[in-house]
Amino acid sequence: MGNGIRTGVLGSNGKVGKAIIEGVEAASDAEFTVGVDKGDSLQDFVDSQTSVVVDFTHPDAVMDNLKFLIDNGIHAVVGTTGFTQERLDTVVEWLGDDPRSGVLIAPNFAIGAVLSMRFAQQAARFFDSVEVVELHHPFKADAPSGTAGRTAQLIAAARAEAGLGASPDATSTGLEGARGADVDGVRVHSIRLAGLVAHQEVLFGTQGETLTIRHDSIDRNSFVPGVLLGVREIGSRPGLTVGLEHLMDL
Ligand SMILES: NC(=O)C1=CN([C@@H]2O[C@H](COP(=O)(O)OP(=O)(O)OC[C@H]3O[C@@H](n4cnc5c(N)ncnc54)[C@H](OP(=O)(O)O)[C@@H]3O)[C@@H](O)[C@H]2O)C=CC1
Ligand SMILES: O=C(O)C1=N[C@H](C(=O)O)C[C@H](O)C1
Repeated sequence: MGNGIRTGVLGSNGKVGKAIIEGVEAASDAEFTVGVDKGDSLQDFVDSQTSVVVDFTHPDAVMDNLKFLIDNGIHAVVGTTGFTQERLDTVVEWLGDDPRSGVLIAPNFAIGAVLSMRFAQQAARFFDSVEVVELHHPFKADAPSGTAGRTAQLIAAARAEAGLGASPDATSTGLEGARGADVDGVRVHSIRLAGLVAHQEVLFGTQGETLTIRHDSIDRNSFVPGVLLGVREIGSRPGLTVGLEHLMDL
């Protein structure tokens, strides 16, 4: 057994899971133990003395995975989407008052995406209007993306704190869906297009000017540095951490 952080991957045959395995194998301070995909046994993580498991599976699967990892005192770095407040509360309940595991759940592990969310949060109070457009590959399980949902929540909270009302919008008729989804009062539009990976634009507008904050993941290896940061840090952060920004001193 080597000296690196013993790291396993859930969703190991998936698009992101494969990139994470490559990243862990290339890291000098981490050691890949085992990959588990649909139909495989989670017990493999216990048998291989895995310390941290990275989960990129599916919103329908991730809660059962987390329950197993927490019950077995294994740390978790989770990129899988679908985390409502109710789900986060359940994870906190499972962790208990004296948690043995650290769990990091982040809607986006790309460093630029985390920064763009923070920039959008900072800009929000200066603009009358805001809309979020997220653009992804057509095999994505969910819409809107976890990143877009979180971005909209952060913007909505910043606008409320600044005393801003709703973005101006005189639309009264039209096809259902034409104005996108409403996330805490912020319109979010989801594009699914062959050839894309993961992209997001936040569009702000006010008198005589607009501001667009855009992030592009052009390769799934963009998620690797953030995941490795999580793998390195999560062992010293028992309990639940939501968002990579907490590990980036933002
Ligand atoms: N936070 C972030 O930075 C990012 C998050 N994501 C999120 O990660 C998730 C996965 O994305 P992606 O890799 O593109 O998806 P994929 O469908 O390519 O990969 C998911 C893999 O997980 C497998 N799987 C499904 N259920 C289980 C289970 N119970 N146990 C083990 N493995 C399982 C799937 O198997 P099968 O195909 O047979 O169902 C598949 O091999 C999504 O929720 C996505 O939104 C993606 C990119 C970045
Ligand atoms: O499914 C994806 O691909 C991605 N999912 C995450 C999300 O829903 O925000 C992160 C990134 O956008 C890629």
